[in-house]
Amino acid sequence: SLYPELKGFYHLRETIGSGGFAKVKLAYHALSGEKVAIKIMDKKTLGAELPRVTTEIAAMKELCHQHICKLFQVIETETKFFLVLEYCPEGELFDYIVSKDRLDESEAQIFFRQIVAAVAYIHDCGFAHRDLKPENLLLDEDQNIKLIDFGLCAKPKGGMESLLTTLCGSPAYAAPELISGKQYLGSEVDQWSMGVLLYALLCGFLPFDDESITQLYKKIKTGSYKFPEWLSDGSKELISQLLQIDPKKRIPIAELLKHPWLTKNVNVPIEWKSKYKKSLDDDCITELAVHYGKTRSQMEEEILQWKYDYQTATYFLLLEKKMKGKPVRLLCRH
Ligand SMILES: COc1cccc(Nc2ncc(-c3ccc(C(=O)NCC(=O)Nc4ccccc4)cc3)c(OCC3CCNCC3)n2)c1
Repeated sequence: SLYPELKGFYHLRETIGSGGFAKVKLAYHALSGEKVAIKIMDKKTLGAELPRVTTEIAAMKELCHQHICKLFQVIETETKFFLVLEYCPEGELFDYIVSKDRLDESEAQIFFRQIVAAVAYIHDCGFAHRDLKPENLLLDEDQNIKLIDFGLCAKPKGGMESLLTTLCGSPAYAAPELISGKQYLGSEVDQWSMGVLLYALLCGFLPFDDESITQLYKKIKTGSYKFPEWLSDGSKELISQLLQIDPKKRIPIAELLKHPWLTKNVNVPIEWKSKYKKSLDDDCITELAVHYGKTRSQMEEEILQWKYDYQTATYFLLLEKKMKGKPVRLLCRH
C-alpha cells in the first residue's frame, strides 16, 4: 500500500483536507475501531520548514485540553511525518457558519466561550496560536469546539514575551502590528484574531475584507470596519475591545474570561483549565493489559513513558470511548 507504515494499525479512508505542507486523511484505528485524522507531511515538501513540525509535535504533546484536538501518535519515516490526531465528525466551524448564514448571540456566545477557553489554555502553556480562524476551529459530535493548527503556525511564546517577526496566518485575521512587519507578541495577535472571529460568528462575513491586498492591509492598519445594525451593544463593545489597533489596549485574556457578554445568562466565568485528569484511567489500563498480555503495573509503566506510539494512541482512544459512554473495549483480545 501507499503507506506501509500504517498497515494493520490504521485503515486509511478519504482525504478530508489538504493545504500548505499537509494532507489529512480520515482513518480507522484498527484496535479500537475509532475514527482518527492522520496528518501526512512530506519532509521534502517541508524543506526548511521541517523544524516547524518538531515544534508542532512538542507543542501538541503539552496541549491536553477539552477544546484542542488531541495528538495520539507520531510516526516518523525517512521521508514522512504522520500525526495521528483526534477526528472531529462535524467538520469546520467555517462551514457551519456558512450553512446558517450567521449565528444568533446565544449560539455565538457558546462557541466563543469555548474558543476563549482554548486560547487561554494555550497562552497559559506558553504558546501562541497566531492563525485563529474558523477553518482551524472544528466541531466534535456534540458540536463542541476543537482548536487545531493546520498550518503549523503555533509557536512557543519563548520567555513568555519573546517578540516574533515572521508573517504567519491569513491576512484577514492578522493583527495590524503583524502585517506591518513590526515586532509583536503572539498572545496579543491571538487577541486581535479572536475579535475578527467573534465578528465573523455574529455577522457571517469579515470585518476587514477587500479584493486588493493593499486595501485590505490599509483597512486593518487603520482599524476601519463597520457594525451591522443587528449587533447588540454588548457584542459591539466586546468586539471593539479586541479589535484595538494598539496591542496594549486589547482586553487581556484574564478580563475576557469574565466579560459580561460572555457570562450573561450563564453567570459562571469560563472554565478554561484542562478537564483531563493527570492520573491514568484504570479501565483503559486494564483493557490494554489484557490485550497485550501484560500486568497492569507493566502496562502503566509503559503508558507513562508517553512514547506517542501505537500503545499511546490506543490508550487515548480507549479514553475517548469511555468519555463518549462507549464500552472500554478493544476489538480483539488475544
Ligand atoms: C465531516 O467532514 C469533515 C470535514 C472536515 C474535517 C473533518 N474532521 C477533521 N478532524 C480533524 C482534523 C484535523 C485535526 C488536527 C489537525 C492538526 O493539524 N493538528 C495539529 C494542531 O492542532 N496543532 C496545534 C494546535 C493548537 C496549538 C498548537 C498546535 C489537522 C486536522 C481535520 O482536518 C481537516 C482540515 C481541512 C482543512 N481545514 C482544517 C481542517 N478534519 C470532518
